[in-house]
Amino acid sequence: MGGVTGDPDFEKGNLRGKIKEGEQSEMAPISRSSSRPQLDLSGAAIQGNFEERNPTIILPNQSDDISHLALDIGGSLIKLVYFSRHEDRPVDDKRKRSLKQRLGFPNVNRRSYPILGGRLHFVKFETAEINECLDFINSKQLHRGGINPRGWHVNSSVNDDAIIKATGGGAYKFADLFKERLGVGIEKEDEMDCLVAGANFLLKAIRHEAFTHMEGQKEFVQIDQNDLFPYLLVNIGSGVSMIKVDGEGKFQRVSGTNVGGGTYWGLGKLLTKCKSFDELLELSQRGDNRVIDMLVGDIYGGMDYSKIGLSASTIASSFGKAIFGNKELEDYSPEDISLSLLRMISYNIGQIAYLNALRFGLKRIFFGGFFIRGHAYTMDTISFAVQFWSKGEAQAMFLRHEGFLGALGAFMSYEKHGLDDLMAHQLVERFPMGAPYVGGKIHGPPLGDLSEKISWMEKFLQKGTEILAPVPLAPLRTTGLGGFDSPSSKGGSLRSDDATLNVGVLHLVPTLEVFPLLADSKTYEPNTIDLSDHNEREYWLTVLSEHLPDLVDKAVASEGGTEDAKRRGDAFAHAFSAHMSRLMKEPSAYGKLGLANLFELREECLREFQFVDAYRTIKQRENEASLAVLTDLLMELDSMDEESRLLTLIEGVLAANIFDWGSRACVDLYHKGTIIEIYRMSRNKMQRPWRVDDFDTFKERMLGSAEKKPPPHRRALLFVDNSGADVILGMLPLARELLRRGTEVVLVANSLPALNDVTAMELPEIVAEAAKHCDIIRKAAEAGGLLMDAIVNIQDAPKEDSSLAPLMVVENGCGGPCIDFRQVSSELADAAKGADLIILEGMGRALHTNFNARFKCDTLKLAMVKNQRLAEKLVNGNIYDSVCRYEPGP
Ligand SMILES: CC(C)(COP(=O)(O)O)[C@@H](O)C(=O)NCCC(=O)O
Ligand SMILES: [Mn+2]
Repeated sequence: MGGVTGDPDFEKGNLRGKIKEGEQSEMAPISRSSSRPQLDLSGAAIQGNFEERNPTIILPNQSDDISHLALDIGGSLIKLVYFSRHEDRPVDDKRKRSLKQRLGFPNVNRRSYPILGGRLHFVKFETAEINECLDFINSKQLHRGGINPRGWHVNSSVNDDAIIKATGGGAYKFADLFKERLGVGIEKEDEMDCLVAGANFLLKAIRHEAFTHMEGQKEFVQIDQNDLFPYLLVNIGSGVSMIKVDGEGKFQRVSGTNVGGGTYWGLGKLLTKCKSFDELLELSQRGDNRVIDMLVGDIYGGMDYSKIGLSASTIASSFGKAIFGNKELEDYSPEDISLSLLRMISYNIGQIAYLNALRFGLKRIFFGGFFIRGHAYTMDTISFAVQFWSKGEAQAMFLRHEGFLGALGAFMSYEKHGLDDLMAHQLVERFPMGAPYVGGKIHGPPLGDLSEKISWMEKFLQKGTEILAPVPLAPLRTTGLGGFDSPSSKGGSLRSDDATLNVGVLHLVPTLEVFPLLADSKTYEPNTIDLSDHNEREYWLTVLSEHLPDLVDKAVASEGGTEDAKRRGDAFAHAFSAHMSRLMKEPSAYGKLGLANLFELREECLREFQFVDAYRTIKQRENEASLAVLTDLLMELDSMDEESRLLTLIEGVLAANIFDWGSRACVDLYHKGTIIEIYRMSRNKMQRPWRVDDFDTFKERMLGSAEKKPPPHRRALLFVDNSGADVILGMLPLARELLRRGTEVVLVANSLPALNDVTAMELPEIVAEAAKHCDIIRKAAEAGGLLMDAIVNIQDAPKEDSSLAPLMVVENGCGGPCIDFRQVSSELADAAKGADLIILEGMGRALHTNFNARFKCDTLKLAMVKNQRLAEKLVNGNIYDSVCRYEPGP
């Protein structure tokens, strides 16, 4: 990343942030037990230009994709779970270490083990096509990153005694085939053990895993990890097992029934001549069970039997109507038969499950197994039965990854893979690149490197209609065409196995934590707008869709506009459109959906196609223009009295928040003037009262009254937003004011680029440049270890004037324009511990998310509303209105 000025001295000054030759050891993570994969630093070299700020380090002897694999080989499907580690992001270790010392956390390497970061992938194949599965494993060399009984091996050759864990009948049936084709043995794991281990893992490690399903509505349930056991796990396969789970590895099969999925499929096949389970399920979509089932109303002349609480529409006897008249099988439609059968079996299972929960006093019942397959109607029927028999006391719950319980359990059964660590951390579900296209006739996302991904998108374009998952209406032919409308997919509310098993990739982000200053992390909901509302979802997806052409242009230009970049740009546009298309129809396809997730998805998709920073040039240009006028602004501020200065500073933040390349209206505005002209215009329009205006209360806390001067805040966390004027002319002068009053300031910025947001990596350069124009900033930045001279010998450095409040920078752990305070970087969590003031800036962080969030300390939310609809809905106002919301801590 280049400097902001082009000034050679300045550029030189920043060489200190680099990872230099001979410093490789700094990249080494904490020492790990030998049971974990080791980072092999031998032969490490820097790739490319030594002048780059954070060049990539190549570790030639390090297996690039340490992964391992477990399988559940069932009668119809093979489910495969594998783990791949993240590519390590270069870490500015020196700055981080100095920061931690300043924040008072001497154990500098705590939680910084990048190698443990990785992803859990979920893939399925049809058992009949087992060769495809073997090819997939082979192409990804998944069997080579496995372990042998003595621990990890990451060699390129396969050991004789290498094994992979598998469960399900096929683990026995296909063991020889695996040995023959891949040279690995299969270690069989008990199916029931795996099922329970898989369910426990999911319920503990993933936030939006369990959900209820009533009358077509899916609602996620927050499970308290400490209050999970005991529960009833009902696995509906061919037969049904009911398992009372009391803890890790502690369970008992308490009941079951021989009337299960096999019964539905077997009887259904005989009665309807259907060829497949999915076909049978699909038939039920269009059926009417009243034709065959005997209802209470049939017996009571159309009346309810209210005395015992039965409505006329209750099924009195499944298939009971067939007794009457002289209809033959052919006289009934396969659709009606299928539905009657489905209801008969689902009700029966729901009832037995509830009775068993009652018998053992279990509060929670989770249903899983191949019978359910995310089929909305099946889930509704089971839920209805549980609700009916429990008189509303109990609720049926389902698991998003239920198709992978066994495979996950087998995966968990590896002893020496450090999964205990994995469990201790958060798994964050992300949107897998292949997600919208996986399913139907194309199996699994065989997507590894970039070219694979691109050709997958291109293949999709050619074969578009053969893919059964929802896809954009019009095939996108040119770069950046938007659109997310869905064509007819596989019919109504039916979501078969194909869709359900098509779940997200779970990203393990070991450094993410709950923000300690959240008033109540259990009830915290980051998103302000509810995207489960159809209209809201349609509106925001349309907005994002309309942004797409412009974004693709920027992204392609940021990569030099090459042919390769254009190809990647096209692939990005298709992938993102397809995700939007799927989410329009199925909002909870990847877990609970909020606006923050949509914006983040867009950034994730860009990164998938290796667009590192689409707004790089724009950011640099705006930084330069803003730095050029910073001195004037600071002089103007310094000529004011305290009170007008504070007001001008807050006005300045609100006015400069107009520089937002994510807002359609603002981008249109930028064609009408220069950065400085727009900034001036925006500042001149800042008349109070603002739409939300708590300035007076904030001022009182800051300045007090003539009689009483309040103490300054100890430490302020300033969540900065956009590059250029926003951070340089808005937030930095506000930070300076706090510093000058003796408050420590931590600038909190994104870990990864998102739109034109400034990142934590870019901030030290900006601060260094600002420090040239301002002594307060310079001294504070030195004290905070932001200027390199101050970092070099931090331990030996003479103690500086202790009254001088430091200015620091931390990354927030995010790669989108919003912030979810349940997942922040450990650095930020550490910094938060001493903070008593939070300033959230910008629409993404203060309005779309966290507008209603409450914190344990004083909080100031500052943003300009740059969207008319949001302004109307949220603050009953208009576009370009300002929000200054101050909430004193308890
Ligand atoms: C992406 C954003 C949240 C960024 O806003 P910021 O946080 O920079 O103030 C915002 O630009 C936005 O909501 N844009 C979409 C709406 C629109 O184009 O009007
Ligand atoms: Mn922004």
